[in-house]
Amino acid sequence: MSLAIELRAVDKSFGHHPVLRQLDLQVPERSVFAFLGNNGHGKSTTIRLIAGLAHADAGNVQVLGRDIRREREQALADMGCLIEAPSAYPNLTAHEFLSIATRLKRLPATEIGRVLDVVGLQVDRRQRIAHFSLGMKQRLALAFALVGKPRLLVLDEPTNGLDPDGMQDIRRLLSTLPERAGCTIFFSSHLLDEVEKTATHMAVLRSGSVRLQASIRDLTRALPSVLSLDVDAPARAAAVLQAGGHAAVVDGAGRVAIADVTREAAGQVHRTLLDAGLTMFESVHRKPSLEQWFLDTAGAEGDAP
Ligand SMILES: Nc1ncnc2c1ncn2[C@@H]1O[C@H](COP(=O)(O)OP(=O)(O)OP(=O)(O)O)[C@@H](O)[C@H]1O
Repeated sequence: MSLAIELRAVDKSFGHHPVLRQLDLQVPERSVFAFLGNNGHGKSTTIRLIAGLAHADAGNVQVLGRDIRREREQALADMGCLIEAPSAYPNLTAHEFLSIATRLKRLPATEIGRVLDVVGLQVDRRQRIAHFSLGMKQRLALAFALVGKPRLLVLDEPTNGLDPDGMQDIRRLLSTLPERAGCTIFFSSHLLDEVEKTATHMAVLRSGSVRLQASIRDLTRALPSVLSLDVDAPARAAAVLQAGGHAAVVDGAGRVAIADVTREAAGQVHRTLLDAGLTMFESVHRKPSLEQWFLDTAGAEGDAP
């Protein structure tokens, strides 16, 4: 697996205040990688190190196979960044604004049309930015970062300040960018729910270190499933199942819940209940959302995203 970003044992302090400690991060190429953490835990600092805007005190930061300290110019040539809140000149049209980027990068004007297409702003290209919604401004900022076909896009909280529609819009766009624009997306967020809907991979940052790093698919697969049963006599049903060796409990909703049940075991549970003469109204085999799982486990430590 080739990596778009790799951080190894990175330390960063401000004065006597350590912010990042032995931070390790591996971002696969062509992933939509969410960097998750509560405010103040070091997301922006990490992003600034990746963009070469600050340097680590110790450890190694590689971006697109290059040491960001020694080969910053070359790494940045293949990277688009959206780090501060986007500021576009309100009196310009989208097309005029993007022409700043194409001129700076000495690219033909056809590049403007390409990035407008990618972010879905083609029909609004002659509108003044002052008339854009926040979501449209954010899409325009993404278009600006996409000029020149970067292999990596680094975004600090790209949905911050957007309304739910704007958020959904940007999430949808981000999740399709690896395919449509051929790049890796690395974005920070403090919303686990957002990550589940958008990303292919995630890392959880807590107190300056990465606490968990995985593909969303692996994480979702590994989530413990629960069989939830609606029966006429929950307490008796739980007792019958416990006698049969199942870890059944009556949950807060008056349903019988059994953790970590395979498909085969679920069949056995149903038979046991019917054989005991109980009536079953509903049986649901479900996994918690990533957010729920995090709140139930890591979140119990008090600082879940
Ligand atoms: N230039 C700086 N000088 C001093 N302290 C800083 C500097 N930049 C960040 N910090 C401190 O480092 C810690 C981490 O900040 P950082 O901005 O990386 O967090 P974050 O996870 O991005 O949170 P937020 O979303 O609130 O910005 C904070 O305590 C912050 O005050």
